[in-house]
Amino acid sequence: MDEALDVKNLQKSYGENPALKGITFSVRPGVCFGLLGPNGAGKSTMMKVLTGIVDADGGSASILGKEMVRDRQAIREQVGYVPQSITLAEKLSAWDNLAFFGEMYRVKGKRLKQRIEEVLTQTGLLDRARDPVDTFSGGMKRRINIAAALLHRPKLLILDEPTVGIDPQSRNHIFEMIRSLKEEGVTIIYSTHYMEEVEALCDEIAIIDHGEIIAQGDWRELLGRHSQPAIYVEAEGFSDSPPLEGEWKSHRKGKGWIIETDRPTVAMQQVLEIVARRKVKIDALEMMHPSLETVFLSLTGTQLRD
Ligand SMILES: Nc1ncnc2c1ncn2[C@@H]1O[C@H](COP(=O)(O)OP(=O)(O)OP(=O)(O)O)[C@@H](O)[C@H]1O
Repeated sequence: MDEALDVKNLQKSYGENPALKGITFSVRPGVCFGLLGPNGAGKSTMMKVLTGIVDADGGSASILGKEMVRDRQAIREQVGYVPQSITLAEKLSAWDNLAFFGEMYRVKGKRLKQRIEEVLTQTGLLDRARDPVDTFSGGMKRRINIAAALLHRPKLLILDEPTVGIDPQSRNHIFEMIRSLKEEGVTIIYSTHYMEEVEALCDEIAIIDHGEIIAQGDWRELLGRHSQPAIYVEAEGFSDSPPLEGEWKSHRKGKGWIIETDRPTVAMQQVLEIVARRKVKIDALEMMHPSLETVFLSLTGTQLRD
């Protein structure tokens, strides 16, 4: 089968501000594809363009073999989209909200009833079906939003930062749902700024920053290719400048510094000597294991998040 998603040179600006600067990537059917990037990178804009909520200024995309603009209605029938903001009628029950979304997706009658029961079971909220949504936690509301996007059995599910601001129980539930949808063969596009989520869920990723894709592929390969070993140090008296200077490359992280090095033990030893000489307190000194955070740091010189 062709790619589930094939995006070519996609561009979108808001006035003078370019949000997507010619994005190209493709996604194979049946994978969970992570779109990883910091706030403002362009992830939501990308998803809105793919789902037809905003129009692109240039470029093209083929979604499940159909052309993004020309075949919009056919695409809508096969794609589920979970936006970042929760869009539910608070006074209505979970069931009634889903019935409303079902109509939108043209699921009707007996089939709608059956699908509502199924998606409520999938999201673990069947026992709350008749409760008004305003009695739900943020995480439960988010699960209903995901349930709504599944009513028409999409082949491609697009989720925009679905775990932001929700409780750990709902987060785990969402993870389990995504894993079982993937097992059923649904292709998933998952945007996040949490690298741990990408590592837990995704097969392949694209790292997006300032409207551009700066790396893509299997994330384990990216770790091998771009991750620079580093140490983290936090000590008194180093708020303005890093403990090691000169040949050492350092970046601020929280209250401390990340020092990139191929010789972590040598760097640690030197830090300890400096700290001992200055007689200051050391709060943290540790090796940083290769992660997508260090990949991002090595590619952009900045951190994914503080
Ligand atoms: N409706 C809009 N009008 C003007 N500028 C916008 C609009 N939506 C997004 N932008 C700008 O486009 C850029 C990309 O934003 P976008 O929301 O796509 O990023 P993101 O990676 O999804 O980040 P976040 O997680 O914060 O939503 C940002 O500079 C943002 O300020």
